[in-house]
Amino acid sequence: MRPEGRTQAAIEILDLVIEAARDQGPSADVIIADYFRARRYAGSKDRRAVREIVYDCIRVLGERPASGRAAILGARPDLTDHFTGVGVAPATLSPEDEPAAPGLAPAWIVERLGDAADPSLLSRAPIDLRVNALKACREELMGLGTPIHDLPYGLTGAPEDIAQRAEYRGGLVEIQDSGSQRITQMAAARPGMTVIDLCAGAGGKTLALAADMRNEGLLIASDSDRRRLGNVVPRAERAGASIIETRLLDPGEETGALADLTGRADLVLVDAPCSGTGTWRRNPEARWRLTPDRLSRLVSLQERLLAVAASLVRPGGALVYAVCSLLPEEGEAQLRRFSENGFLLAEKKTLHPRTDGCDGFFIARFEKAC
Ligand SMILES: C[S@@+](CC[C@H](N)C(=O)[O-])C[C@H]1O[C@@H](n2cnc3c(N)ncnc32)[C@H](O)[C@@H]1O
Repeated sequence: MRPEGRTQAAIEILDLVIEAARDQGPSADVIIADYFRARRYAGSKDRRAVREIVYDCIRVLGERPASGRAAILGARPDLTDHFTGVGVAPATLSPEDEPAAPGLAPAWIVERLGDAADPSLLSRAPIDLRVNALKACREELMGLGTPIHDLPYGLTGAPEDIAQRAEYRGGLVEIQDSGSQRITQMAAARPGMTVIDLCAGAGGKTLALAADMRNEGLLIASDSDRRRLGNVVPRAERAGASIIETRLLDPGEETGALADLTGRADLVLVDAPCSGTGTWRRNPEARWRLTPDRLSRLVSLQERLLAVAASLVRPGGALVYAVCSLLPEEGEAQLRRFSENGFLLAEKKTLHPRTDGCDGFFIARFEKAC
């Protein structure tokens, strides 16, 4: 592809990303993959170059831009020369072409983030690994990354092709941000426990819990998303985790599906659905998706899931709540509401890319009186 053709491809992809962000459609990664699947003539260098332009624009522009052209003009003015209208090049500039304004995020989100709003939220994230203690020890795998000093199974700076390596395919390591590893570290699951991972998704943290439990006890992975939960079984097989039982939940009917476990769990992890403001390093277009209305629906859902989780914990047991968000309404405010619930706050932590080198998280551990 000629450089002008690459710029036009980036404009077309950005148009799709902008539309998907407005309508809760697919992620930028999925859109880029689909775009090139339909254009096999584009070589790997073209794909890489176009992807870079697209992500440059997404990272630089805080507010959702009006169009792909506006995005390029605002974030990559060095490409304006390509707007010649010749062949595959973008159409020539017109008086209607208004460049999008650079910024960190939509103004209402920046305001709510307060001190947490800074450019590190959009920095490039390293690939972190969690060594699977069911199959390996960290010392054997030092070649894959640098040890993270206070995470006994953590490595950072893994190679880009890690998913193709034998160690990954054989389940010796999982790709997992070090912040996520700190959530299960705070959960402190132990062999023999009954543990519920209420919002297990595709099982990233479930697998870490199984390793901490040394495959002894009962570990329930539940979620309301059938597709995500469907990944847990094959992943568990690869990781050698044999104590996991999956349960698909009906939104609003969670308690019924878990009725046999009421008041019985030693530990319940609520890795709650959230705005994802802590994960912009990996999903920068997520900040174009969030609206005040969506945020308030998420806050209500988190509150409800916390109540479901509370009913499952046995006296003396623990509940760990985590969100990959730095917005106070999903963190401290939830904690204040929940503290009225007969649980005692044992520990809380805010992680920020600026200070902790991981995604942004809020994590709290509660303990139920005996
Ligand atoms: C932050 S993600 C969990 C990520 C997962 N724990 C991991 O480590 O990969 C939040 C999850 O909550 C799930 N969820 C949303 N509503 C739910 C509900 N009513 N009950 C259970 N899970 C729900 C979503 O499907 C999503 O998988």
